[in-house]
Amino acid sequence: MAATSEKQNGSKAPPLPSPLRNSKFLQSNMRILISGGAGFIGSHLVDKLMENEKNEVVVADNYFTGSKENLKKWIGHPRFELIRHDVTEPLLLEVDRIYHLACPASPIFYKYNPVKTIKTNVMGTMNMLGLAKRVGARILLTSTSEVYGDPLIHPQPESYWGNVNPIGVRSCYDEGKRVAETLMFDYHRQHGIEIRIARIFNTYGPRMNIDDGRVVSNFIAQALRGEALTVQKPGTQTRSFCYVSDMVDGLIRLMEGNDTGPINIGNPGEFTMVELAETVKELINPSIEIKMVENTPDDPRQRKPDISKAKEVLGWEPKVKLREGLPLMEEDFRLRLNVPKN
Ligand SMILES: NC(=O)c1ccc[n+]([C@@H]2O[C@H](COP(=O)([O-])OP(=O)(O)OC[C@H]3O[C@@H](n4cnc5c(N)ncnc54)[C@H](O)[C@@H]3O)[C@@H](O)[C@H]2O)c1
Ligand SMILES: O=C(O)[C@H]1O[C@H](OP(=O)(O)OP(=O)(O)OC[C@H]2O[C@@H](n3ccc(=O)[nH]c3=O)[C@H](O)[C@@H]2O)[C@H](O)[C@@H](O)[C@@H]1O
Repeated sequence: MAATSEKQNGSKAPPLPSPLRNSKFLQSNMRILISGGAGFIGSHLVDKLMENEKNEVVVADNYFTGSKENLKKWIGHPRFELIRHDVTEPLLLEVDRIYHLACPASPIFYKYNPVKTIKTNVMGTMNMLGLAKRVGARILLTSTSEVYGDPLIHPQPESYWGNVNPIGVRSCYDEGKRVAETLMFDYHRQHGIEIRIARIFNTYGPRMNIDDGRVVSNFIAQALRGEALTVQKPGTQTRSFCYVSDMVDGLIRLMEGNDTGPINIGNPGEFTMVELAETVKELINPSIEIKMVENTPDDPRQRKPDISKAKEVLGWEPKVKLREGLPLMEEDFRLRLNVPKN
């Protein structure tokens, strides 16, 4: 057609569109950025979002606690892109959705360089919000149950304002996330940005760093290496553990729903650390010891999400029980530690 009109009126026809225009990878109708997508939760979120052929996924990560290994099956895929990027620096991209996960999550890593942790939470969140504002993207922040600090209300509903030490060794993380939540709401009220806030409670599953320092990964690695399980004193402190596939499902529902949050996403099944150690011992290695070791300051004494809001607003509740999730994680740790099952 273009060639014919060129012949008829002598003018030059516009260039033909690229022949790739109609190929599958240019038909995506949702470009999604995941900051921190090379980490534990982020890489599972990538897997889930990539299942939808209409999604194009971009990961930005500085690999502080994450790794390319977690994303290796997607590297080279036409709908996937991986960028080495530190969120404390601005990022220019065109996207429709931003899942903002970038932040070290294990206490040993976030305490390792606390100034960097708070910069990641404050400057990183501002940069992601700036990006959302420039391109009109919807942004979801993965906040934490640590915004409730050492909670005086149990279980914790979203309306609870928390009991947080502003100057303690955990503050770079928990106060950092509180400021990140504040920034989200200020950008929402002042600039009309579409925001979503998830308050995530302890999540576990395959691909956690083996020497991550968090309790479930520590206990499973110790049980497989035949080392004593290190329960930090007093051992009566509680946590509620959510399997990662449930978490990813909750995050996507929150992003695609209509409520800004904050919404607690977690599994309300509550265990003391001694109970967790006993369960790991029973399921993985009944011959190992459990030993009590010193704890670190400001360790929350109890934690359990009230998930009424997630049930009502997102129609979400976790499906995987701790006793079902632990063996799935054990399988992954056995492969990576090269400890076959007898
Ligand atoms: N796993 C949990 O139990 C849990 C609980 C509450 C909240 N969260 C939140 O969920 C998110 C993901 O946690 P996770 O368990 O997957 O942790 P993770 O440490 O495995 O993943 C964090 C990712 O962020 C990246 N990152 C860190 N700082 C960065 C920076 N400045 N720039 C770019 N990338 C950076 C890391 O390299 C890593 O890939 C975090 O925001 C965390 O605070 C997790
Ligand atoms: O879910 C959350 O909101 C937060 O939970 C965790 O923080 P924490 O609960 O302190 O996680 P762990 O380091 O796994 O500790 C859990 C409990 O296990 C205990 N623990 C830890 C490690 C260990 O070897 N033994 C042990 O008894 C700790 O004292 C603590 O009481 C995450 O690491 C944070 O990223 C997250 O934001």
